[in-house]
Amino acid sequence: MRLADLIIVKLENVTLGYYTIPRGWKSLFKVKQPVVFNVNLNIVDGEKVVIIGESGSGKTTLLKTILGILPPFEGRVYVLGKSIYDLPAKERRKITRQIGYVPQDPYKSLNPRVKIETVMKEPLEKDNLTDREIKERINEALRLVQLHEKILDYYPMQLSGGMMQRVLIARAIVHEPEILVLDEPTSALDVSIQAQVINLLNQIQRKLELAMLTVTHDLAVAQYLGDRVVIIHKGRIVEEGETRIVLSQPSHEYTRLLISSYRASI
Ligand SMILES: Nc1ncnc2c1ncn2[C@@H]1O[C@H](COP(=O)(O)OP(=O)(O)OP(=O)(O)O)[C@@H](O)[C@H]1O
Repeated sequence: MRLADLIIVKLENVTLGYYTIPRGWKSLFKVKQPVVFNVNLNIVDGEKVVIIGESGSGKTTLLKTILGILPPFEGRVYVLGKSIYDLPAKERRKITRQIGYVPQDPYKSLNPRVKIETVMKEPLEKDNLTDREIKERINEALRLVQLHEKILDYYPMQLSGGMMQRVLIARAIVHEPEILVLDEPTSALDVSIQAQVINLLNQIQRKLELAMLTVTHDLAVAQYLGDRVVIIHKGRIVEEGETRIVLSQPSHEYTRLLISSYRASI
C-alpha cells in the first residue's frame, strides 16, 4: 500500500443524532432524533477534504462522531483503522488523540483565566515528555503559526481574534496529530484576517503532510482548503468530488443552488 492510501478516517453507513424529549412531553422519556443519515466517507493521509452545508445540515454533528464524543445510532466510525466505538473509552481516547481539533469560535474556546502557556501544554500532558521536549514542541508549533513565544505569558483576552485562532491551531498540532479537523475556521474572524488563516492552514498542511478535514458553509473556504468537497444537505451527502469539478460542474440541484446564492452574495 502507498502511504497516500492510508485511510485516516472512515465513516461506514453512519447515522447520527441526539436523544430528545418529544414536544409536549414533560417526562424524562427521550427518543432518538437522527440528523445525519447513512454517511460514507474516507479521508486518506495527506488529503484535504471540506464538508460544505448550510447551518443545521449536520456538519458539527459529523465532527463530534469523528472526535469520539458522539456514538452513531448506526454504522461504524474508524480512526486510523480502529472502529472507535467498539473500543473501551480509554482506548478510544488514545486513538482520537491523533486528531488535532480546532473548534468553531476562538472567542468562546479559550478560558479567559488560563494563560496561553497552559493552553499549549495541555495536549502534551499524556506524552511523557521532558520539560525541554515540551518547550521545543510548543516553540515549533508557535513557529508554524507565526506567533512569538512571548505570547505564552499572555491571557486570551490580550489577543486579537486572529491571534487566538493561531493559538488554537498551534494547540491542535502541538502533539503531532495525523489529521487536523477544523469547524468553520474563519467564520468568527474579520474578512481581512480570513485569507491569512487560510494561507497559514495550507502551509501547515503541506509542511506536516497532514490530512485535513474542514467543515464550513462558505464556498470560498472550500475552494482554498479542499482538494475534495462533500456537499451535505439536511444530513445527507448529496454530491462529492474534486473541488474544482464539483464547483464548476455541479451535478446536484442543491449544489447549484449553493453556488448561485454564493455568487449573488459577492
Ligand atoms: N445537542 C443537541 N441536541 C439535539 N439536537 C441537536 C444538538 N446539537 C445539534 N442538534 C440538531 O442537529 C442538527 C444538526 O446540527 P449541527 O450543529 O450538526 O449543524 P451544522 O451544520 O454544524 O450547523 P451550524 O453551522 O449552525 O453549527 C440541527 O437540527 C440541530 O438543531
